[in-house]
Amino acid sequence: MSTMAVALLSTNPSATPNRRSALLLLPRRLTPAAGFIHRAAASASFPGARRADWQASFSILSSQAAAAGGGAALPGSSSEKSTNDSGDLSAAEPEHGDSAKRSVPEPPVNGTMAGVKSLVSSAAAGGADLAPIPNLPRPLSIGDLSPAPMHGSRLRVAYQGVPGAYSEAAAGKAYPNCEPIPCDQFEVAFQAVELWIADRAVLPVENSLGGSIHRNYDLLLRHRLHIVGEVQLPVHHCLLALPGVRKEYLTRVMSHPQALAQCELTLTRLGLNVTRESFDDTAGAAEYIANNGLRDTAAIASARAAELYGLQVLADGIQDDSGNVTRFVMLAREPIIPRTDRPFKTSIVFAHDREGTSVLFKVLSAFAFRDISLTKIESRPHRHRPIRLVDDANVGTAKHFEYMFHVDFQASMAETRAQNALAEIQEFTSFLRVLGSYPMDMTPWSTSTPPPPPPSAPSS
Ligand SMILES: O=C(O)C(=O)C[C@]1(C(=O)O)C=C[C@@H](O)C=C1
Repeated sequence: MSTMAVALLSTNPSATPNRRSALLLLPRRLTPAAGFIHRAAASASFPGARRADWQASFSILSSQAAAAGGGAALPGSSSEKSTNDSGDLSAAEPEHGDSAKRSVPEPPVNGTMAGVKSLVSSAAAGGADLAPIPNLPRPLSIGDLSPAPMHGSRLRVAYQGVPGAYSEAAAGKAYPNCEPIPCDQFEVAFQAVELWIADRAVLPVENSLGGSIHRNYDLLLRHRLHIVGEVQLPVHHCLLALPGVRKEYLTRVMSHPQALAQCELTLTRLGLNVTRESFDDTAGAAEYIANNGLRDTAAIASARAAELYGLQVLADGIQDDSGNVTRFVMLAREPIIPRTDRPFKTSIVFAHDREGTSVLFKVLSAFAFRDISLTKIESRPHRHRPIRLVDDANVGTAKHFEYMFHVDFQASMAETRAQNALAEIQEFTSFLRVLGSYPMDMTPWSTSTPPPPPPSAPSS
């Protein structure tokens, strides 16, 4: 793969006007990140004891991580171009440009430098008289070759939101027993993995009622993480308010915009005369209502959020469709090796710059001719070339929008038919990147939200 250009991204904190007290514990032994993680401030106004439990053990990474400069490759940057020029696909190829990876201290020989030093000083003192040399270094063993864990043995999984968010439950479904790491924005979750603060990220990409979460499609392209899996989470919403509040008192409902969209019809059917207000995540809205004692406001969030923040459930199962499901992708710094012994999906993104040659039709045909089913197609504006002007002397100037096309197809990159399809597609696209080839979520269908991962041990 070509050398990756690393660009700094800055995140505007004002983009999250609703996020209060972002509240953070320092992950143990992660000094490089210390500059953008803050210690949690206990909220005296919190109604339930459970909050203290998770406050002691969870941290939320804030958008200030962005200001510290996470590495990200921008589409259209020199790295993307050289990838195109060389026709290099990123599938199943290890990442080489992870600067954070380089900053991980190398394990000293023998676990300590002392053995090496004593050997050197003994030789310098002319100690060639066969006297036993104390502290001889022992030979390297296989265990010395794997880097020391940066933290406890649990996989650290970044998600967007606060405890009680659906994304936390998705992290637990994707990686049972993981240590969930709350982040205040999607961008921060990407950077947490890039900076080795987290091992994986689990982020929503689409919902059966609300549609695609476009921000994450754009971030997948800006960053260099690989999709290594997917999980589908049934989303079961509740209407939550402070104890004693009745539906008739409500003037406002707050939640994540996706959750508001997923409950739109039911809110009307319940006869609520309320304004809708967006919040960064569902559980954050519940926390805000609890912390501020808002008796005229309800949140749309999970039953677990009600428990965590001491709210009552005014209505249960208020999503407009009982089969409401959100699909999340699992992201890692390295791709997984694609296999053929179980159903795999592959996600690609491409762009083309030719006019009038039915490129999109040709791309889709490359899959159809090989009997490869597409499971998703999404177009996003091409941020570096949003509009193409076509002058016609007789009728004026046509302004065509330019797009990046995201396609998921049902095959593994280990299959020849998938490799051939991509080789063909490469011939008529100007840009092509494999975001990941990964096992499909084949878990049995259920309509209830699974429990979140177990709480992490309190940080020392
Ligand atoms: O706000 C949350 O609880 C989330 O996890 C985010 C999110 C989303 O982004 O779509 C996840 C699942 C639900 O579809 C609603 C909201």
